[in-house]
Amino acid sequence: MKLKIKNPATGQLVQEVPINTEEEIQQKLKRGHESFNNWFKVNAHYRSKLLKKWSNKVQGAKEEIAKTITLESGKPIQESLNEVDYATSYIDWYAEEAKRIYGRTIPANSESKRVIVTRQPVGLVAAITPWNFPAAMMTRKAAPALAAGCTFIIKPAENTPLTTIKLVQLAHEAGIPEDVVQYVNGYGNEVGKLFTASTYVKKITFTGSTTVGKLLMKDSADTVKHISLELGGHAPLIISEDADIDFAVSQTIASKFRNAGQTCICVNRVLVHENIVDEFSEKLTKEVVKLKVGNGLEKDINIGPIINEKGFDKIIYQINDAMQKGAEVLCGNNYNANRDAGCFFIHPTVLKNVNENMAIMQEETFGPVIPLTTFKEIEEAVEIANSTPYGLAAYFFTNDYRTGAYFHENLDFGIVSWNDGAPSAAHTPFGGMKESGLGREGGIEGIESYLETKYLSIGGLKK
Ligand SMILES: NC(=O)c1ccc[n+]([C@@H]2O[C@H](COP(=O)([O-])OP(=O)(O)OC[C@H]3O[C@@H](n4cnc5c(N)ncnc54)[C@H](O)[C@@H]3O)[C@@H](O)[C@H]2O)c1
Ligand SMILES: N[C@@H](CC=O)C(=O)O
Repeated sequence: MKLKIKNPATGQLVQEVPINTEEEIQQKLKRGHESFNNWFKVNAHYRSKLLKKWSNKVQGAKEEIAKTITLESGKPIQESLNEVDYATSYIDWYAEEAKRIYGRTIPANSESKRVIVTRQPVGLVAAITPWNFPAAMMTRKAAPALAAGCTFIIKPAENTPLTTIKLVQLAHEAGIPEDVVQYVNGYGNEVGKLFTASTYVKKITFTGSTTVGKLLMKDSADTVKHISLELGGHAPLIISEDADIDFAVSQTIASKFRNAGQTCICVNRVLVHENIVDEFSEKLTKEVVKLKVGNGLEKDINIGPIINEKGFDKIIYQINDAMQKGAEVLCGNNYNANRDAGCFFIHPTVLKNVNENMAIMQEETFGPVIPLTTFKEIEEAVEIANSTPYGLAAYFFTNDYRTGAYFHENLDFGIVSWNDGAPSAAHTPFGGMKESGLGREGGIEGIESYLETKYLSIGGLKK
């Protein structure tokens, strides 16, 4: 049995990849578990050096990896090149953090005792990643795991395994042992069950939909695994009356149309103060219509295809639902769908007069659509922003420090971005509140969940 990897822009077959049998997966899990005993004893400086070599190899293969990302995910080639840099930045960051896993001593409550706290890697980590950032979501998990001294096994998304296969191959070429970093290919539900049931796996780290994240959390309960979840989002972007409108327009576009809107932190709802909505929507539409839609390997394309039919149908449903309930189309709402070939393109769309009863204001869109709604008071904007089960990223634009402080303190989101449409970076803690996830990836926080805390109590010492 094989996975057929197709280019979502053309429908052409890129490559076939064998699906691992259950027996092969169990063997790999066993090897990952057994190699842990050697890997975690390797000194942190050496692990750091191997990560740096891996980083160099990834940069050396930058063009090839970027082309693979575009071929299997459809994103424009410049975005794929950016993703390779972004993916490398996680390896670089955790190559350094490997050397900074500190313990501590605690003053004892007796003269004959000493108390020491150390950190140890959790063991074999199993990762499941999505198709939208096949390189960065892999390294954001693998780099801290390996830096901490964990061994690592990954199941990439069924439609984008080629990037992961290349990254794992480069890790081996860099000198990271084959059983320390491994991949398996197969269907999510089948491999997920093997990962969660395995007593060799000590931690599950997942990026993907909230539905699957909840399932993995339930299935991990029987063996009480550590778990990190980076799940769906429904990011609000709020523009106050005093904001710099031109800047807010450029940042809205930067956030919304990254990967054709198929990014977990893409803006999903734009809330504009009622006194500036006409100026903002006019300026926004003028810029949005300039964006070029097409095959990401062609020159100057800004927006590639939608990943698959299910994603396409959901976006079209949300646009139609909004229009039926009174939304006005300012631009877009054109699409090309070739269902036989599996190719789906949606032209960037701006909708005005959107309200809370429309599906687009409640559900993640994962597509190039901007719904605009208005507010009068900042309290009302916060109430709308917080009104979904999601809490990943929120954006606001204001030049008033009091308004900024209010938004910062009252928005229930793990990532709050003030006058900034691009907050993701390896040195920062990325992750969501509420049903958007558990734990943080990146920054000093990103290595924490790969470590156990061990407390040593020494008694019977001379007073
Ligand atoms: N918070 C973040 O950092 C982040 C990043 C990227 C994507 N996402 C979210 O991911 C979603 C889009 O990605 P998707 O459609 O590929 O999500 P998805 O949950 O369908 O798939 C993600 C991964 O999970 C696997 N999977 C599917 N069913 C499974 C099961 N029953 N058990 C175990 N694994 C299973 C898939 O094979 C894939 O590898 C969006 O909701 C998006 O917001 C979140
Ligand atoms: N790659 C995104 C995450 C979700 O899609 C990011 O890190 O910004």
